[in-house]
Amino acid sequence: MNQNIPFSLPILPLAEYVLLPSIVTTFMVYPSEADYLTNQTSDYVICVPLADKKRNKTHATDLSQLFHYGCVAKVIECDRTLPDICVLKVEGVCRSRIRDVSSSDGGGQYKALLEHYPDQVKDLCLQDQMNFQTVVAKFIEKMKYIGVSISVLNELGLLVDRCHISHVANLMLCIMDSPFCDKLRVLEQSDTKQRLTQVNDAVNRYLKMINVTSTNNQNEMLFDSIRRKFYLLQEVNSISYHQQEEQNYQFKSLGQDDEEILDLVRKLNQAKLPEYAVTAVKRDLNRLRKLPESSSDSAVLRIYIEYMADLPWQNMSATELNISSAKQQLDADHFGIHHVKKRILEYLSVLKVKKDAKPPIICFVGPPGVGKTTLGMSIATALKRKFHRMSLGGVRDEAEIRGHRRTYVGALPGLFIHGMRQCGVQNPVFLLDEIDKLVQGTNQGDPSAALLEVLDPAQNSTFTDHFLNLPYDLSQVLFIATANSVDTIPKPLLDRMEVIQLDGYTFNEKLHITQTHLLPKQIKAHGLCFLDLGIPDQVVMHVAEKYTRESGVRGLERLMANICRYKCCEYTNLEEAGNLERFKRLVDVDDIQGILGSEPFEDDMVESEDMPGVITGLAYSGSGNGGIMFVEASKMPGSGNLHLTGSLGDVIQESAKLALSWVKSNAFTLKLTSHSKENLVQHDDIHIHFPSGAISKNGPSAGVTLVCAIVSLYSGYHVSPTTAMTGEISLRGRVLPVGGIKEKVVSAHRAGIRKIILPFRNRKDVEEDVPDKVKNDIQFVFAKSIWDVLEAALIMNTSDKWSHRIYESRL
Ligand SMILES: Nc1ncnc2c1ncn2[C@@H]1O[C@H](COP(=O)(O)OP(=O)(O)OP(=O)(O)O)[C@@H](O)[C@H]1O
Repeated sequence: MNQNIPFSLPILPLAEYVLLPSIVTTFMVYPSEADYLTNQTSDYVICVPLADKKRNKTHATDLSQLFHYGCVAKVIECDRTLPDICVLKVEGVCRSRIRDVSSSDGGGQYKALLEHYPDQVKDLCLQDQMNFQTVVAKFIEKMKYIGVSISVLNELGLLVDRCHISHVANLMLCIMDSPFCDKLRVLEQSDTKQRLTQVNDAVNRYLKMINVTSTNNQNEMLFDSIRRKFYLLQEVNSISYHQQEEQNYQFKSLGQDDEEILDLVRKLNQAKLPEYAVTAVKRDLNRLRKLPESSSDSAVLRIYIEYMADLPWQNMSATELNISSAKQQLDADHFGIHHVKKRILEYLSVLKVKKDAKPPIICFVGPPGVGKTTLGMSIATALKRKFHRMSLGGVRDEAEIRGHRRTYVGALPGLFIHGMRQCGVQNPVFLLDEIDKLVQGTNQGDPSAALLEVLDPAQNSTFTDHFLNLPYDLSQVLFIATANSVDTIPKPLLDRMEVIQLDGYTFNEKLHITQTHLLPKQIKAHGLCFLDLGIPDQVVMHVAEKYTRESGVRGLERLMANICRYKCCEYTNLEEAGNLERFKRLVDVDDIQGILGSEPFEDDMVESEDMPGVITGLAYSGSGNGGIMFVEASKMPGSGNLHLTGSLGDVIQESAKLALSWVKSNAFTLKLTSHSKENLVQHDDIHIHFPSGAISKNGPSAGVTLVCAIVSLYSGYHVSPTTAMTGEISLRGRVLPVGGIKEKVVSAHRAGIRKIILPFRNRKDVEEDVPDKVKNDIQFVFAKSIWDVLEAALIMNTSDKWSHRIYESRL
């Protein structure tokens, strides 16, 4: 309501007419009256109906006839072109109660002391509003049916969506030409809900009246008058107040617009596009109006404008960040991984302290099933923001990121704009899943190059999708990426991200995760909460050890689901047979084979006997699995050739050549030859095999194992089967650090290894990552050179030890 409406206003008495707020209309008044009404300090007058409908045209108004409520009206125009009469154009503003009336000049002109009652919608519930809208829709349908102009009805439809609901109610009364007393009742009703009910009843009565009008002639006359009324209403601008409102809208509807375009215009106005987008969309909207509906261009334009209207340009999720509740959320969703949670909380704290901070994009890297995706979800929940996951695995076309230009048939925006539309807010959390699996080097552009713009905080406020062809602000989006390995993430992308490593879980961790998270989740998902089903720790451990070979817990979760399914089936069978007392609530280790079938994996176990040339190495697969790996070396008569078998990659083959070269060059020191110039393998061929030939192997970490195998083969010294080793070697005999230490050590421990030789520079990995229980059972040797490895590995008498060990110069 306009705050400046005075509380004392000149009275314009109305006979047989009730002006209601927001209605624009004209009155004929005498020039003297017009002078009085318009020569005031404000533009407002109070239009008060005369209760007995008769206004004495020649005499001053009888004060006792004034109704106790009136409508404040704003004088829009005063036309004095007609002789002896003035046309006053006014617009109803708000309902007011007349508290007192006083004569201002003693000449029949009066002023009223008022109490204003602006319309309120807040006391209306959604149901009331919907009921009213349904009645109006029914009314519009009926009007269409009797032939009222579609464009006028469309405007009425638009009003229902846009205007104050009580304004629409007033307009309905005016359109239906409701009885005088009905309008008076509405004018004095201060409760909006009651007022709506009154209008609802009036509309229903009116519709009924149209339905029962019996003879055709009567019908036609009535319908004609209704149509004329609508026409006049439009002519005298009774519906014009929505046009005033429209002036504030960015997009305007036109009379000839069909239902769909009106809908688009409405959505566009709600979207509150920025100025640069408004200009572009207006141009396209006008083109769309001119195109035939069936043309393909029209379809593309329509999709484009719909996208523009649906995209969030202003909407934001309200984010009230509370670090302690974020911590609770992370703890509730994930067991362990404390270092990851700590880093996430630091990240969130920065966001809380500096709202416009542009922290680096977090990238969770780790084997499958360790909770990378679910961590992203937890962050979104903690921030109370919308979450959108987009899988980048296999994305090979730049257009999937940046969209197609609109000239293409079937053009659509890219994943990011699509995601923004789905979220409907400007600040969602986007999880870029499997960012390491983007396909590069295709002939359809480079998707990773397109991602650079999105992930760069300096550029993403003006991200330009080809389909939109306009800059769109992605700077409020919180990006989180996940990957299984950093090796395949393009370097410039990696540079924009902060990598947080998630390792595989130990069996103990898996046990806790299963008992605290996975099992309750599966029991709930299978509706078995009422059964009090129990799966003891030893059963979970048995399943994890014998049925899974994974770093994460996804497979374990699936197996828990299998057990729940089995129990569900058992329960229903016994229930149907009436034997429920035989149902076992606790699952036993002995039941597992019956439920899950026979164990698919055999344990990696150490060899029972030791042989020269057979050494245990440690392996780590990119997916996060560790394990022990045997290296077998044998020699045969030949001419110094090296044969390698067991699905070996280039790097491991080079390691084998390096190992042989080192042994050959140090053969004399190693007491393998009697002269320093003698060729160790002059009359031999060496064959090195890595068992499990179907599994491909690669990487430099078998270097020390290969050297040990060749030395053991030629010297005849054994290496204990419970000793394992890993490490890269250099040609000078230095032992270089390798990756996957935690996984390798944990799996070696499981296989029964009790002594592990590791590169010296991997010492910190053991200290930080390996669980204490494992550390306590294993003897670690940290080697700087191959001599250290050989001394620790080969079982030999002290007297046989090499005296000419060459120490590397420190200079
Ligand atoms: N520490 C944990 N605590 C509780 N549940 C966990 C934990 N880690 C993983 N999970 C559960 O394991 C399942 C798999 O996790 P998720 O899908 O997040 O794996 P991921 O690391 O994203 O795998 P991928 O790389 O294959 O996408 C989820 O149900 C998740 O809740």
